[in-house]
Amino acid sequence: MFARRIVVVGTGYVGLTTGACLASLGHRVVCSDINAEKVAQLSRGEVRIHEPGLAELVQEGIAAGRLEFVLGSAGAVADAEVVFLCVPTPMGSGGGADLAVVESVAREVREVLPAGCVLVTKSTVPVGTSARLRELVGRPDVAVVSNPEFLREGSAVHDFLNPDRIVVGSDTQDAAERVAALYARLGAPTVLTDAASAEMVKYAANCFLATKLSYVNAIAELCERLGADITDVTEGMGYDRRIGQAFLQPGPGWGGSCLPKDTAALLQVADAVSFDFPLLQATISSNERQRERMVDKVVEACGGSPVGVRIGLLGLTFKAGTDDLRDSPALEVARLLAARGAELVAFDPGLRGDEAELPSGLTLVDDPYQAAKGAAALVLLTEWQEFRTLDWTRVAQELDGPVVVDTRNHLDPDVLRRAGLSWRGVGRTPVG
Ligand SMILES: NC(=O)c1ccc[n+]([C@@H]2O[C@H](COP(=O)([O-])OP(=O)(O)OC[C@H]3O[C@@H](n4cnc5c(N)ncnc54)[C@H](O)[C@@H]3O)[C@@H](O)[C@H]2O)c1
Ligand SMILES: O=c1ccn([C@@H]2O[C@H](COP(=O)(O)OP(=O)(O)O[C@H]3O[C@H](CO)[C@@H](O)[C@H](O)[C@H]3O)[C@@H](O)[C@H]2O)c(=O)[nH]1
Repeated sequence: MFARRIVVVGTGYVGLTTGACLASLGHRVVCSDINAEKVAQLSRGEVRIHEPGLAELVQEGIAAGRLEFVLGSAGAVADAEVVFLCVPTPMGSGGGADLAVVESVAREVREVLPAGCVLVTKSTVPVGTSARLRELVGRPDVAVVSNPEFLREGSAVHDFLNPDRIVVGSDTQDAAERVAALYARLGAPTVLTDAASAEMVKYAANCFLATKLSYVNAIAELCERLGADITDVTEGMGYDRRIGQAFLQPGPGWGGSCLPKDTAALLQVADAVSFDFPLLQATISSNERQRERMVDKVVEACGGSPVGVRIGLLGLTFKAGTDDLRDSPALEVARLLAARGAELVAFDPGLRGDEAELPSGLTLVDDPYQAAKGAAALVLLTEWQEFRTLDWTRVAQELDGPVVVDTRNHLDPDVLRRAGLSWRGVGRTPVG
């Protein structure tokens, strides 16, 4: 496999990981972005997102002369063999994927793409987008390929370099094979298909994961009502290889930059072809209910009313191991509590304190004990490993009430009980 001249458009979680990892596989990569400050930082090897191993790969790529960062895409693509679009496709009004950025980049580069170049959508885009881009680009000498990305935030580099599979779809077989060849060294199973099917794989996978989680959260609620223990139930389910242990952890609802927008987008796509999809609709509405259910648990722990009550929060990001607050269930629970009049004090080890998205009525503090100080209840919302090993006797001394609501079943109830605290989890019998 010869090194390819690759351009990656967009240097977010997906684009930067893609660029740095492809450079580490030996390709020559130029990453472009419209954010001048980001381009300047990345050119100096400074990575501002929390992704293990990413800064090192970026610095190695720059030092080896295989990775560079530029402002704007038109200049970058002039001698590209493959151009990856890794730009945002956020939820638009009405729930569908907003393709404005994808299309604007396609317009920006269409006249300068060299003949024989392949334009690849790595952004998550609805079925039909490749066909639409082919028309928009209007160049018979430029192929369009769908190559959805499946990495998770917090383990982006690991996931990219150790993928469960590579999916490449195009109505131009030769172009699909050229894109698949870029990943040859990874030795992953590769699904070569048409563009529509590749686009569909991404939504089908994310919506399946979301449905699995909504199902588990519903079973957890049922366990609570029937006196069963969700931890034992999911362990018993997960040994069945057809089910598997992954994605069986109940929580405050699923969130993040992908599952919420992708479930909404598939629902909209289904609607557009008059396909009634009550299963996916229920997956989404159960998730909204799950967040409200967590709020009810917290309110109960505070004695029935949160008005003017100080509540400590542990974790705000949408899961542990990331600094991303996009569509975070923790943040939504915080917003709902603030709207009901609670005074919130939160600690999250992944946040720097300059985040714009924090709800009003919430104060971010520098350590977990400050979050507990004077609070009527403490609520764990994100499963950061370090929360397990807090000095729970000290936490109990700081708190003004005895209850810890653990929305992730992350803590050891016996440790809390020994510290004189009461533990309230999800789908499990309360302790203390
Ligand atoms: N975050 C994930 O875990 C993940 C995983 C798989 C797929 N995806 C999909 O990948 C796509 C990108 O997601 P992300 O999380 O990396 O987004 P992001 O918001 O982290 O990054 C997007 C980047 O694109 C840049 N950008 C915006 N407009 C641009 C333009 N016109 N030209 C050049 N650059 C531009 C932004 O400045 C930003 O750096 C989305 O479609 C998302 O659904 C995300
Ligand atoms: O057992 C579990 C697993 C996850 N979650 C929650 O589910 C959400 C999503 O988690 P995860 O899938 O790990 O996060 P992402 O990094 O958003 O990754 C998802 O979305 C990406 C963007 O499309 C895809 O590439 C990944 O394959 C897909 O897992 C988070 O709120 C998690 O806390 C649970 O509550 N219980």
